[in-house]
Parts: sequence; structure tokens; C-alpha cells
Amino acid sequence: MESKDFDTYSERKAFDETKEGVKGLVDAHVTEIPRIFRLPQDFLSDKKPSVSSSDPAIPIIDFADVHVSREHIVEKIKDAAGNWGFFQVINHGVPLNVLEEIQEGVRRFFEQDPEVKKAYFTRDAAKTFVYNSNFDLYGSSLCVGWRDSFACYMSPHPPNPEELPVVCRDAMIEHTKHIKSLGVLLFELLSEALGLSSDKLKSMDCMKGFLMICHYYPPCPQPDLTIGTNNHSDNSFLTVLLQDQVGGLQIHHQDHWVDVTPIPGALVINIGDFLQLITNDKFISAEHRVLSNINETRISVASFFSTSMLPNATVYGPIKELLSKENPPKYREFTLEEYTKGYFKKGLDGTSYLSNFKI
Ligand SMILES: O=C(O)CCC(=O)C(=O)O
Ligand SMILES: [Fe+2]
Repeated sequence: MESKDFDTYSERKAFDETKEGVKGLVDAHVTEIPRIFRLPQDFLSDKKPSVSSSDPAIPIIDFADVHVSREHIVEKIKDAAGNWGFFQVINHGVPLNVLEEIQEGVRRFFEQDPEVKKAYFTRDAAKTFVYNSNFDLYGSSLCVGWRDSFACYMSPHPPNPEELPVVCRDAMIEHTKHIKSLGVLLFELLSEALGLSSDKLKSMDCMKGFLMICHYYPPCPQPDLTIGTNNHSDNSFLTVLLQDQVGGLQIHHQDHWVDVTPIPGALVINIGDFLQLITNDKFISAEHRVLSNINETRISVASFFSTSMLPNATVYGPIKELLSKENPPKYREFTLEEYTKGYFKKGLDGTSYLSNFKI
């Protein structure tokens, strides 16, 4: 091991062992970020979106009339999932107070007494409730992200409520209930957008796993030198993301970084790697990242439809009905577990893990 690598490792380990995450550094009033958080020089030279205001923005789809003009909405979803991999939904039916309550619950968790919070700190992914900073801290990411997170599988085996911190317990359970029912509608519309029967994706168990990851991005004294979340695409079929009004999420679209501008009450939906793979690239899993900022704490709640690391023997591959002589399979078969193990080992290093499954 080179001495540079060794330094990096021991600095990451020392940070990990504080169990206080990035929030701990901010509470200690650091004015310079530790070097493990530093991106290679000039990495963020493209930080500001290079699209002008007249360029198309990420599609916004209104679900208010989904029961009367379904075909119209299916068309919009088809365009968004195929060309962007991202869209925002308004009038989605999840009550505003449910969205506010989970954001407050996440804030309460991260801003509570550090000694109480530390009891939940773990690197053992088998634990029900996992709080730490950067799941890929020891992976090959370009730098450690300026954020803390907690994660919990809410399906297929819902946690015993007592295992969830009391400050966010009810909010997590309520949020899951509503996002799962929105998920049913989304998977139906996505199936229809593929020209398949409404229940196709659901019948393939795309909704079996539900992994909730809540992120806390404290303000950063040197936001131009680091990043909140490194470039990546998601290890899921579909992700439903609730972001607050701070901003910082960007997607890579046609060689540009485009802001996912916060809209009050909206949910951000993105296609994950598994859906790109089983649709044989009809839908795309877009690369995205989160920038840091100097002034404000940012909170987001990502709900991944995926069993991720959980044992799951189901074999997936491109959906047969979508294939033809002209459109042969582009990917080999895989299990979600196999995919996730490799994805986690690689970490968020800005490369796509999908290419490993190309035929
Ligand atoms: O915090 C965000 O807005 C995005 C987080 C994200 O991309 C993820 O958890 O996969
Ligand atoms: Fe993501």
C-alpha cells in the first residue's frame, strides 16, 4: 500500500470513529475541510449548469388528472423516462404534512444529542437502522461526501417500530405507506409507457423491496472543494426523492449538468439501473450528484424500490416482450443481490456499474 493511500485510509478511519459524521465537524466549527473531503482539483469547474434558461428543464408531470387523462400522462412519462431518466411529479396525492413530518423527523434525528445519535452508528448493513456517513467511506470514491445518512429497509420485512429512533419513527412509517401507494401508480404508468400490461412491473416484484435513505447535508465552509453526493446512478428499479427547498441536486443530461430545481410539495422520480437493464435501455438511469453549499443544511429522503443487499434469488434480464430481432438483449441476466454487492464495493466513483452487465 502506498503511503498516500495509507494516510487516506487512516484519516477516513479516524473520521469514522468519531461517529459524529460531518455534522460533528460543523459543530466543531472547522473552517477548512479535512483533505479526505477534497475533490481532485478543477473537478467542479462545470459546477454551474451550462444550460440557459430557454433550454428544456427536467419534465414536471401533474398527476391531478391521472384518472381522466391517463394516456396523456403515460406519454409524458414515456418521454421523461426515456430521454431524461428523471421527472418531478406534482399533485401526486401524498399529503404535504406527511412530507413535512419526515423532513422534520430527519432533522430531529441528526440534530439530537450526539451521544444519543451515536448509539445508532454502525457499518453493519445487517442492522435494522443504519446511521453513518458515506456508505462507501472505504471504497474508491473520489472524495468523502459532505453528508451524513441513515438507512432502513421498510419492505419486504417491515422493522419492529421499537427499533426505529423515536424522533423519526412515526414519520418513517407514515412516509413509507404513502410512497408505496404512489409507487403502485408509478409502476403501472411505467408499464403502460412500455406498451405492457399495467401490472407487468409489479408482477416482476419491482416493488418487493423498499429501502429508505435519509440524507443530512450540513453547510460546508469550502463548498467549491468538495461535494455532497458524488456522481452516481441508482441501485434500484425506481427512486422517489423528497428534497427540501435548498437545491444542489443535478443530473447529467446530454453532456451538461442540469439543476433539479426544488418545487414545493413535488417529488422527484428517477429511473434506477435495474429498470434501465430490464427495459433494454428504453428507460435510462441518469447520473446525478448533489453539490454542497456554504449557508444551509439540506435534507433529502430517498426511497429506493429495491431489495438491494437482501437475499433475493430472482433472476432478472431484459423483458422478453420488449425484445425482437432488431432489438436483441443488450444485457445479461443478473440478481439484485449480485448487482448490489458489486455496486457497493465500487462505491460512488462516478462510473456506471451497468456496463459490467453489457453483453
Ligand atoms: O440527496 C439527494 O437529493 C439525492 C440523493 C441520492 O442521489 C441518492 O441517495 O441516491
Ligand atoms: Fe441517487
